[in-house]
Amino acid sequence: MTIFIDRLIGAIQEKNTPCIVGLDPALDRMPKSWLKHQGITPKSSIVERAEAIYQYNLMVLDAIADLVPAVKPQSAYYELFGSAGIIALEKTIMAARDRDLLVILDVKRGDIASTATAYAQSYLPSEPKRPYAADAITIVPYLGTDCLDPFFQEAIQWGKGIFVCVKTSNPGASIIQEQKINHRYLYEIVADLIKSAADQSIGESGYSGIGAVVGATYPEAAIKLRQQLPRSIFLVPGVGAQGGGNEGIKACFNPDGLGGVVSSSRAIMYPHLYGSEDTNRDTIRQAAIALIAQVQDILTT
Ligand SMILES: O=c1ccn([C@@H]2O[C@H](COP(=O)(O)O)[C@@H](O)[C@H]2O)c(=O)[nH]1
Repeated sequence: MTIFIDRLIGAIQEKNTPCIVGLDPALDRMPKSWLKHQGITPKSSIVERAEAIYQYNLMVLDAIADLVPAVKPQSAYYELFGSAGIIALEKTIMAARDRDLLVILDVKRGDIASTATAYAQSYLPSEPKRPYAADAITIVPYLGTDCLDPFFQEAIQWGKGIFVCVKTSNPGASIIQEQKINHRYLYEIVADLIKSAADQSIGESGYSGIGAVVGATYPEAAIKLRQQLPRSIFLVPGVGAQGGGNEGIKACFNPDGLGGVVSSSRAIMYPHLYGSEDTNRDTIRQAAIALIAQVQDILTT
């Protein structure tokens, strides 16, 4: 069995980019013309809306599948539609897999040990073909070590990945994550909790799938965390719509040009909201190509 981190690093090298595309399908961001074409009106049922978000994802997947190593569906956009949304998420995960894309499911789970194990088994099951099965998930760390360990154990046992929210991209994160305890930031203390599991699960690629979410919006934090967790893979959100800059992206990577995956959702999925005249398969592809070129430039200069 090739474990998640080695498949991810392999796919990054094969596609020659660490950029990934977030799948955050929101009907109110989709072009009106596209919704009309799908027959979506204010009277459409939940099932019809959920099917529309899946169809939109297919357009995005077809535009970007040969360009990037992975996609990151954000669970909230699917949960919004109840069971129909979960079916849309399952179908999206299967469609991504059919296109040889790795799937990082952004669900930000966290709970006491027994429940954490159940969450891990739900999203990272041993059977690779289960519809809801992702290759990696995001988790929140604030229930402490007995919350983190079951996720780590399940992920290591089945060759999956975990991204712990260490320094998130949002502006309000600082009020918690930059609290100082004994002269250290809370995010550094959270990173300590990851290190041992990361060090024990380094794959043939030299990296560990026990990783961290580190926003591109906080370059100074990223520099510290890169040093603290040199072998962990970082999931780097905050580019594109959130305005994270080149410095923040670069800081998440090692000198070997590896160590992170840079994720962008809205700026890729909805180019008409970010300066493009239209949103369609071609403009989505162009948006992904522009991000790939930007990141390539950052990592090679
Ligand atoms: O620190 C974090 C962790 C997760 N996210 C998620 O990533 C995407 C970002 O969307 P953009 O459109 O690229 O801004 C979204 O699903 C967030 O929930 C994050 O932004 N920051």
